[in-house]
Amino acid sequence: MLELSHINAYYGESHILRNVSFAVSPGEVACLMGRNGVGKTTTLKVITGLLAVRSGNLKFDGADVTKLPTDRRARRGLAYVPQGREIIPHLTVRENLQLGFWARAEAPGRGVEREAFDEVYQLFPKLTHILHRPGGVLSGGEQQQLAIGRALLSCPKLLLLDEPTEGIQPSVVDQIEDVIIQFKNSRRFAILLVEQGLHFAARLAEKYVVMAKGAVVAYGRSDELNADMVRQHLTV
Ligand SMILES: Nc1ncnc2c1ncn2[C@@H]1O[C@H](COP(=O)(O)OP(=O)(O)OP(=O)(O)O)[C@@H](O)[C@H]1O
Repeated sequence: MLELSHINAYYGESHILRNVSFAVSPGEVACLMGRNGVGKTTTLKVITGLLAVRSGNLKFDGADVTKLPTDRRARRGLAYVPQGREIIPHLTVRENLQLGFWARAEAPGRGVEREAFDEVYQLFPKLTHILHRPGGVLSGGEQQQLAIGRALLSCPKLLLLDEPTEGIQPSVVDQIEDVIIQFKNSRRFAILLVEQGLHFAARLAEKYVVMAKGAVVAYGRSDELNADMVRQHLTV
């Protein structure tokens, strides 16, 4: 589904990603981990095309997308929920969700829209009470639910989630975890999740990728995460 091979990326002359390689299979949940500033968000930006690579190769859904612009990657089924959530503040909750639906690769058949929105409302019932509120006034937890709902409406093949539980109250954290578990069980799309907490990765992900100083330092199945590696590279 997604394959990064020997990716090197820079901000100006600062060499940030160093020879990053890893893969995510269809329907798989993978967790990208590491301490602050190691390059996790930069990796997601490279995958979405927001940051160009200096060298290396990126494949998505069987095609080489290394040079494809961000909007074309989105149309192919790449959905991104960034750390700042990027809700459009002056659009209502309903309108923000609509943007996700319009980003679909194929024109959906009749009846699909209603069904797709109902699914989001079932996952995040809170949204149904605030559909006409401007996105900019929502709490962090509401914005995160909206951002995930919007991404789901785009019918992704791969969902990128950047620290979806950061700065959110515990009850909403639980709800977001439950939703990710439901996504995982449905196997409708793959998920690449950035999380610093070990608990999240161990509980939700099948695969882990640990980064340090812009490079991948450990990569494997989550049930094989070992204590030494965790102590060395992660905040527990
Ligand atoms: N726009 C930018 N211009 C220059 N340097 C940047 C920019 N964005 C990030 N960096 C630097 O790139 C490095 C990697 O940052 P990145 O945001 O990818 O880390 P991260 O692992 O996602 O960290 P965090 O967990 O804090 O979000 C850091 O040293 C950061 O200071």
